[in-house]
Amino acid sequence: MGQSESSAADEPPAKRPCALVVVGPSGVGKGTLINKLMSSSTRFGFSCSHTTRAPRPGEKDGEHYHFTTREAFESGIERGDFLEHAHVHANIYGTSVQAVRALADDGRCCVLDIDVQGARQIREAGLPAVFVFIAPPSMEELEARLRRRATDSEEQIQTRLAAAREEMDSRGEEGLYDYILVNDDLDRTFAELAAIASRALAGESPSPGGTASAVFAAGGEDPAGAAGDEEAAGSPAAPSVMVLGADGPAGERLVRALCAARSAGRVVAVGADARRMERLQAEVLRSGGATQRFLPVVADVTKEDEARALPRIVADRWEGGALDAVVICALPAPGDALELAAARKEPVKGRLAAGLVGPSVAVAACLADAPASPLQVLAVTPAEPSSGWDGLAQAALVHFCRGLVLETPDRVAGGVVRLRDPASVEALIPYLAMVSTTVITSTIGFPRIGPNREMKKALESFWAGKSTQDELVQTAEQVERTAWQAQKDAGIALIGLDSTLYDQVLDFTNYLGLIPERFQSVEAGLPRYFAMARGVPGAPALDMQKYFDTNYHYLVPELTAPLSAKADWSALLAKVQRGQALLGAGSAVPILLGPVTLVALSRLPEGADAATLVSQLLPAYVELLGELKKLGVPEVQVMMRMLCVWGGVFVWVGMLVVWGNTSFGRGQDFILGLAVLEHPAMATTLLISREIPCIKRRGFWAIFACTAHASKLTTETKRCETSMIG
Ligand SMILES: Nc1ncnc2c1ncn2[C@@H]1O[C@H](COP(=O)(O)OP(=O)(O)OP(=O)(O)O)[C@@H](O)[C@H]1O
Ligand SMILES: Nc1nc2c(ncn2[C@@H]2O[C@H](COP(=O)(O)O)[C@@H](O)[C@H]2O)c(=O)[nH]1
Repeated sequence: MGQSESSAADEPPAKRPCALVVVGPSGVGKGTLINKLMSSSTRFGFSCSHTTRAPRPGEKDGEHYHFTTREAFESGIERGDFLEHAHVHANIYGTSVQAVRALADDGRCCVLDIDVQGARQIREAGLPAVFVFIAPPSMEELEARLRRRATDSEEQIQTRLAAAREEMDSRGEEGLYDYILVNDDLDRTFAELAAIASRALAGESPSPGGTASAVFAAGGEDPAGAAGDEEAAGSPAAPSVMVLGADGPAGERLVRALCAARSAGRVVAVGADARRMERLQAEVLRSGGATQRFLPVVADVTKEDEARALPRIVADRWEGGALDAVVICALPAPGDALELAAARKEPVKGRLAAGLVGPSVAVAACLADAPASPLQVLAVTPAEPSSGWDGLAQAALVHFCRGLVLETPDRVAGGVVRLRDPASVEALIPYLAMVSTTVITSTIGFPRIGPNREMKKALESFWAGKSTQDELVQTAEQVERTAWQAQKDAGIALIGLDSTLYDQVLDFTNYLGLIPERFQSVEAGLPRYFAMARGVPGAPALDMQKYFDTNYHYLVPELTAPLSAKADWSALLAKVQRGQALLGAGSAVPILLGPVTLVALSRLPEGADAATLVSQLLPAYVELLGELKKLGVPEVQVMMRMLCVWGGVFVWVGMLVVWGNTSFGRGQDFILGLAVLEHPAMATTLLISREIPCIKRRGFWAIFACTAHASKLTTETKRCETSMIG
């Protein structure tokens, strides 16, 4: 895609070349890339650094490094011989003024292979230079490269890996790097570096924007898993949108508005016109737009290979970052026609291709790249149908979009949006923010008895006095681990922490301290828990009742009015921590029995008001959510039985779950609840229905949960999740 390094390298430069500063963790491939660059043209000259480290086999003094002693190095620093120097991996490295000056005097582009600290110093020194950070595709691959290189001891490898994480973090440093490249494929990365180097050679001061396929501006996000600035990177659940035709009037506006909108996610802007794309990127940067979530790509999607490369370019920037929506703004607006005709030798073919062929290939590539993900495809066309070839392309685009949706209804949604003028494209922003096509696998439950009914056997043995409390707890935690691990191994992203010793309603009765008087003299902990479940002399067990319309029976809480509850969530929080330890904090999702459901399932005292009882439970739930937030849970599943608006704490959001032709109007067949606590970002809608055709067929129950984030509830529904439980 648009490589121009060879021509730039062969022609005499008009201006003095800038230096090229190459930074990146040890082992990422800087040296390998720089060697290739050196062999590509004699106009590049390597700045031979000084170092106190010992030469590796094959390294030559004065070629790879000036190998020197610590004393000599330190005297050189005192004399001011060094443009920059740094302590790296327990040695001193530095770039001498002399090395850079000699190459500059020679009219060559001076290439520096230095660490992050050195790069900062060179920036501060104001040396005209282009700064490129080379990132590995993953930290595992970085380690593998260091090992394969076989030049460092185990201790040195560990030192280099420890430093690598810090160096990776430097990618987010404002104003440090002009480009970030991911060196996954050596040839492609070299082509990208060469394209950048040709600019440095031509003395072009770094302007944001790329010329080649995966060249993108600084601010890259996390190919190796380092944490980025969350706000700048957009909420992970916010949809990723690719705008085709970002170099046209509507596309430009849409990209600018998406980058400015806090509700939007990642924005991939694709356009063929490099100048307009550079201008667009400069505008986004100037306006403080979230560069962490912005990826400009100069590509001509009418060229099949460039269109097909798009998903890979996105994946290079954001590992696993599937697109949620593609907006095609490629169709020329009336004002563009002249420009387009002037720019293309074959305007008719060109217009059709720009309007239709390119986007369709690009969309097909995005669909093929992420076969499991749905995609919203919106085509933006002028409101007034054009005449001639533009009109034809427009009509074809409409048919293309319709066809796409009809042919792949389970993958593609969307349609054609007719705009009166390019400015009105901004009206799409709230819609795009709501695109909830990122299906994240999640579970809300798992058989709790154990693969071989271990829990049943352990309980019976404990009750019969044949095993101890510790043995029972050990078995329960083993069953719990097996269930969670099975879900983890199945690749589930969000795993509901569904486990209990006996009954989850009884668990919440206990967490909340809703202990009926007749059990209060029983020893707290498991003795009291099982006394409530099975009864003890003088204190009959709680009643058992069907859990909604399942075959499961729960123990009915007995409430008093007013509630004399004193919550103790420590057992639940310990379970969450066990889940986090096994699954990772980002995957472990606590499941709560909501206060409304709990009251609805309980036996209430005569004449008690359920609403009052719920409001008395709320402080304990608010406290719990605060604790869960501190633990960093990604979300909370709350089992709610009904819609509720309560004391300003719960907010009704409005939610519809539709499955085929199944209506909700089945009385007791469904439970629909959606409630949101104001401060934690959480909402859950549950629909349980035996009427859903696929459930009937499989004999499963299904629960469809739609999760929203409280902070932006009015406009956004973040994610749709479909989970099945057996
Ligand atoms: N894209 C790539 N894929 C696989 N291996 C690569 C790739 N690029 C470089 N390598 C290999 O990785 C190893 C490390 O590369 P190199 O020595 O160039 O890293 P470096 O960044 O210069 O390290 P240092 O900073 O320690 O000098 C080498 O064995 C090289 O051949
Ligand atoms: N600040 C500087 N860092 C330098 C310089 N020369 C090399 N380096 C960096 O050191 C590490 C380790 O290099 P190695 O050759 O021992 O593997 C690597 O990140 C280099 O980029 C320099 O002059 N200044």
